[in-house]
Amino acid sequence: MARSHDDWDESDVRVRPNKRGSKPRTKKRPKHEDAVSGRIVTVDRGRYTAMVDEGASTERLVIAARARALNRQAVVPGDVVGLVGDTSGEPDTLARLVRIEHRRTLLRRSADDSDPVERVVVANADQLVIVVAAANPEPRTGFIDRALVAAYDAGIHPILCVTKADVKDPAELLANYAHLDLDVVVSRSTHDAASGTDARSADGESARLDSAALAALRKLLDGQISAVLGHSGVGKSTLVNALTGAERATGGVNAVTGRGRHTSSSALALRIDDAAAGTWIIDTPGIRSFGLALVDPEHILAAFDDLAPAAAHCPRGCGHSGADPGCALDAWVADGRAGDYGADRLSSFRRLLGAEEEIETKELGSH
Ligand SMILES: Nc1nc2c(ncn2[C@@H]2O[C@H](COP(=O)(O)OP(=O)(O)OP(=O)(O)O)[C@@H](O)[C@H]2O)c(=O)[nH]1
Ligand SMILES: [Zn+2]
Repeated sequence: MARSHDDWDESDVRVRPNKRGSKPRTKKRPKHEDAVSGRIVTVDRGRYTAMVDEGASTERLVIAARARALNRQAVVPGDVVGLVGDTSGEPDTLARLVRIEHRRTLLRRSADDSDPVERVVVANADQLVIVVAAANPEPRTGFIDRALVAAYDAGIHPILCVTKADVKDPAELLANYAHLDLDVVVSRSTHDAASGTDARSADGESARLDSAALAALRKLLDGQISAVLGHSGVGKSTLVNALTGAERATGGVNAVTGRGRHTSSSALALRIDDAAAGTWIIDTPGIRSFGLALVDPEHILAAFDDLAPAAAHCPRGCGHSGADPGCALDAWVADGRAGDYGADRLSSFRRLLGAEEEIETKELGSH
């Protein structure tokens, strides 16, 4: 479980309907029992766009304003919310967003110079797709490690997607991640007319992506809510557009929001063409780094199920780093209890633990 789940849920408690559907014991029924449930797809200037009745014939987008009772609580793409008032989704109607349902996971971005507040950016993601290019721009292991830490800490399954394998073989990069629990997809462009899929970047540049790689990624995304993260120029929008057919920033009308050019830097939830209901890609133009200040080593360790049991033998409050006296992980691995790759797994784990101190400039091949 992520450390942060409950931070945003206190005010939910009063208004959340009884989960099991049984009658409330007291007369104090939750407010807004009649609220309609929706999934937030985007947030723009105080207007919240939610999809209601996803997958049903009554599926519609409803635009809502936030009820005052929510105070300043952030509402972000991926959130499941309760809506009251006019939820018809007809033009020029405005519903009222009255509650945020419990969040299974939360991704936040760090504070930075232009914005001193750490902000929630995506709720309820099952997966985090970390997109890096094999080259041009050079991949940064520090960035990947930090993203992995953020994912493991939040209880979100990471997927490493390496693009531009046609430019450079990513084997050296991937060796760093061989002993971690993550899925890897390698994407490339191709000149082969038969095995490629045409896609455009946000700037309208064309690329022909290898269809087999796209299919592999698509398979991993099916039925899941996946946040997608990547630095500028790595080919993220080309990939997302190939999967969603979206014309996010090409001046066309967006397939999901029904509006023109999506100008806000808020995250945007998009659907994959013909995917099962419940499949969402949440693009995150706003995230460049994560807040790792409060990462709990136990959450990271939990992602290493072969190492995690050793913690029972650690001293109280052990930080599990190489510098923690009496950390039981070393002996656990030395005794072969974490399998043949135990030592590699332990060093990967400890590298991630140190990721928060790492400066994001370590480029592959330059160390
Ligand atoms: N060689 C090669 N080029 C690619 C590949 N994927 C994308 N590109 C190109 O890389 C450039 C950047 O791609 P974008 O999709 O705009 O990258 P982005 O990560 O969305 O970048 P921003 O839009 O700045 O956030 C474009 O010219 C693409 O056509 C690939 O697999 N191989
Ligand atoms: Zn320990």
